[in-house]
Amino acid sequence: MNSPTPALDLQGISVVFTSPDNPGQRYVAVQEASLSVAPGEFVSVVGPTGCGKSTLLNIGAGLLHASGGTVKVFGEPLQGLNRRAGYMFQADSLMPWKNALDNVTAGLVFRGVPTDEAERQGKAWLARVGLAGFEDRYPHQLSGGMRKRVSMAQTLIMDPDIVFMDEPFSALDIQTRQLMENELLELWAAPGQGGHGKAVLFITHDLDEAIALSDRVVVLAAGPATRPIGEFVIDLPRPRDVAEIRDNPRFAELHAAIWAVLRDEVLRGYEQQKRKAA
Ligand SMILES: Nc1ncnc2c1ncn2[C@@H]1O[C@H](COP(=O)(O)OP(=O)(O)OP(=O)(O)O)[C@@H](O)[C@H]1O
Repeated sequence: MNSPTPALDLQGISVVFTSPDNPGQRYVAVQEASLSVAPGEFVSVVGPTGCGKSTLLNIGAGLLHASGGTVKVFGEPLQGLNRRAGYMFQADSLMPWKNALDNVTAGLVFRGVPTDEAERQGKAWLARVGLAGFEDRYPHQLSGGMRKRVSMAQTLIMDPDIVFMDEPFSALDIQTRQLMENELLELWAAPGQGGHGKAVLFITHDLDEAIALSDRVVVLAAGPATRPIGEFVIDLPRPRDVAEIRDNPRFAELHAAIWAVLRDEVLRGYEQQKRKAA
């Protein structure tokens, strides 16, 4: 059987940054990196700090142009912004002057959906993320976890085929974080609720989080010139509870196998950061 056309296909990607103060100074952040995500697949990318995780995500999102290589989205070369994708970043993307409902519906309204239809969908999405009754609250009146729920609704209401997530939960306390991770998995798996069939590219520093959530974990080398150096299929059963799945003996095996590759890169990355700082 032929494998389906990938939702996202990065082939031979290289990214070279030039210093704005000194155009002769070049930094090869990514070199010959290939990575693809199938429709409906949940892929996490882990790697040492500063290795180029966000850079690769920005390439896939069309926010950054690669110096070399090709980017295809459902088989089509990517031009400009990736319009099949939604985003969730570490920092809140909420507009402080809009209440929760208006934040959630902003994308639909911008797309031209009539206000009452946008509000109907927005209320349904707020209820789906556990925030029924909070429609009128402004971001500063919500906890960190609630703001993340609003962000999640804001992203998924647009029904993207690909979701890019760059450490979306790293600022949360551990309990809230696990709740949010479980909610994300539920939404991702739920047919007809905006989650079914979505490809996810998830970036994290946290190997436990990557294993608990993903179908596949990709390890990037320490920079400069990062590229994937390991790929692991996470054959843990679904549905998963991210806290309970850690007790599965297979979780420990996968963790050990991935850490064996990641550990040296983390040490290398750490040494480079120290040299940069010296
Ligand atoms: N616009 C830019 N100009 C110059 N260098 C950049 C630029 N953006 C990123 N870099 C460099 O490219 C490398 C990769 O950065 P990137 O943010 O992708 O890493 P990361 O793995 O996501 O980092 P972290 O784990 O800290 O979030 C870093 O060394 C960074 O300093």
